Amino acid sequence: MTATEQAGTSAPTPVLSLRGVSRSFGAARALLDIDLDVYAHEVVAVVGDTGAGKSTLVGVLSGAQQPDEGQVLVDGSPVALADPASARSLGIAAVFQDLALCANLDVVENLFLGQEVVRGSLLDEVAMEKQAWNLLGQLAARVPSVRIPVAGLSSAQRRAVAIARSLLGEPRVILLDEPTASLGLTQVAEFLTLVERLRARGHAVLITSHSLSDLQAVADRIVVLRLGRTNGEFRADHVTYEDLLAAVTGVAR
Ligand SMILES: Nc1ncnc2c1ncn2[C@@H]1O[C@H](COP(=O)(O)OP(=O)(O)OP(=O)(O)O)[C@@H](O)[C@H]1O
Repeated sequence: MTATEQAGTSAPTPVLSLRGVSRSFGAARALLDIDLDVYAHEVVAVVGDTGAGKSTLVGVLSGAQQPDEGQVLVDGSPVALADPASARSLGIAAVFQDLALCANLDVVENLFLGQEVVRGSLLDEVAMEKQAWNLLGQLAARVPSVRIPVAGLSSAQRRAVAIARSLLGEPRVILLDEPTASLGLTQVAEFLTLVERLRARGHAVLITSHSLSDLQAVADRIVVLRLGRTNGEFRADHVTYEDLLAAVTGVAR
């Protein structure tokens, strides 16, 4: 039971929050006084131009980077994300642009690398294959076989494998950094279906993107970063492309 439920109120507690987070690199202010909330069953898109602070934000939320000021909260309580392992242990998984897959290994080997299922002293290949198909099926991801090297898969299929791998630890929050950057139009559509599946599974999903239009179809909320600051927060079904563009570029409408 969360603290909020114990207090007898019905307002949900965000799974993941930032309060007053700042992070600089020398004179470059990558993030400045950022507040952010992400709830279960919600997709939040963080959009912004080059250098807006999106990667730094994912770095802080995933434990890869530490804020200079401010707090990260999980279920409303401050946490220290000293490294990615601490973030993962708190239920925060991140999938970065490079996907970190081994091209020569097959789908099952990539999914279970370092977390193989064993039976006695042997790998339980049948159980791993079954779980691989199950996870990919839950994401509506179509791959010809789970026994082909990931080098033979499309960009969208490889991304689905990387996301499926992140689900093995049953994370509550999934961070996707620029997931649509290398995808064609059809593949973006497949990816959006996958994100809908993540939301339906109850995950809190945060996606960063340069593209204003890709994520509007699937996001519940859109947060705009500009020069390290929050420059607008919108309900995706209420905002126009022009309003988003104005917030991204800082040009008044
Ligand atoms: N390791 C670093 N060293 C120095 N400056 C950095 C570093 N990482 C980020 N920055 C600076 O912080 C600011 C925010 O960068 P960040 O990469 O977070 O933005 P972004 O929105 O992800 O941009 P892009 O879309 O180009 O990846 C930029 O001014 C960038 O130059």
